[in-house]
Amino acid sequence: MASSEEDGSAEDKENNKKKTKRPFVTAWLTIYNIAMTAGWMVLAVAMIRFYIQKGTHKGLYKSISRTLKFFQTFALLEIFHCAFGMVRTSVIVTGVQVCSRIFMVWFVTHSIKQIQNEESVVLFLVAWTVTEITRYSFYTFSLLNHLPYFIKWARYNLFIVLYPVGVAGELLTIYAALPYVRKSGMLSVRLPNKYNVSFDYYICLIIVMLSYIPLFPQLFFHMLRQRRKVLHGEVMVEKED
Ligand SMILES: CCCCCCCCCCCCC/C=C/C(=O)SCCNC(=O)CCNC(=O)[C@H](O)C(C)(C)COP(=O)(O)OP(=O)(O)OC[C@H]1O[C@@H](n2cnc3c(N)ncnc32)[C@H](O)[C@@H]1OP(=O)(O)O
Repeated sequence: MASSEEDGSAEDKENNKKKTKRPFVTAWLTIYNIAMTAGWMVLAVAMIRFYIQKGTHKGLYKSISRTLKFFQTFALLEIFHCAFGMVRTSVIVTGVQVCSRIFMVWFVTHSIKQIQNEESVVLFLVAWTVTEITRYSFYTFSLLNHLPYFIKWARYNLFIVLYPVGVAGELLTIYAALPYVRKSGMLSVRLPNKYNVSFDYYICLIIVMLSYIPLFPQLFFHMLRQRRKVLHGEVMVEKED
């Protein structure tokens, strides 16, 4: 059984390992997170300005879609960040999170134009934007070792509301798209064909909606665990003092 000093040194080693990233990794992640914070802030300002000028959400998605597609697609890099050990995050959790966003942006709102003005699109856009500004600024300030408490608080508390709101917006948007997909048969392959393969995008959307049932709780409880680790861990240190 190791002594408390050895335990202490092992704990110190773990903390040091956690804190010390390779310099070029820190530099890249800092640049990446600053760029993503700025991108989502540009999106937030554009949405606010659109609504102030037009007084309606009709046309909002079209006005910000290029910025949204760029920065949400750029987030695919985060799967590589995990896979190459640049950050301490589960590849699976990040993969599900990023893929769900990419699916919504490219295979729902970009592909099915009829639903772009649904109120549910605004619901998930607002949830995503507030979340990502908070998340990327949290990572930025963490890397710079100057993390304001309100950003840490926001990072590990806002998701409790924003996750359900965003998921509701996504599911309502997919549900609104179903009639258009069924009528048009878009992105589907019917039999008979030379490959003898069929694909029904309408069924695919229903399967994706059902997949939220097992997958969303995994993400939400992951965030609750991160919240307990980061906030509860801080409280534990204060009690010991
Ligand atoms: C083919 C079809 C696919 C369809 C799939 C459908 C599935 C549908 C089910 C899922 C539905 C989800 C829908 C999503 C909706 C929304 O997002 S609504 C808006 C609200 N959302 C959120 O609040 C979630 C935001 N996302 C995240 O927080 C992350 O993506 C996460 C992966 C879910 C959790 O992040 P994670 O990194 O695991 O936690 P943290 O505590 O923040 O970080 C852990 C450590 O990793 C470090 N780190 C991570 N990234 C970076 C980075 N870019 N730069 C620097 N550091 C990073 C972080 O600092 C932590 O480090 P340590 O302190 O050392 O632990």
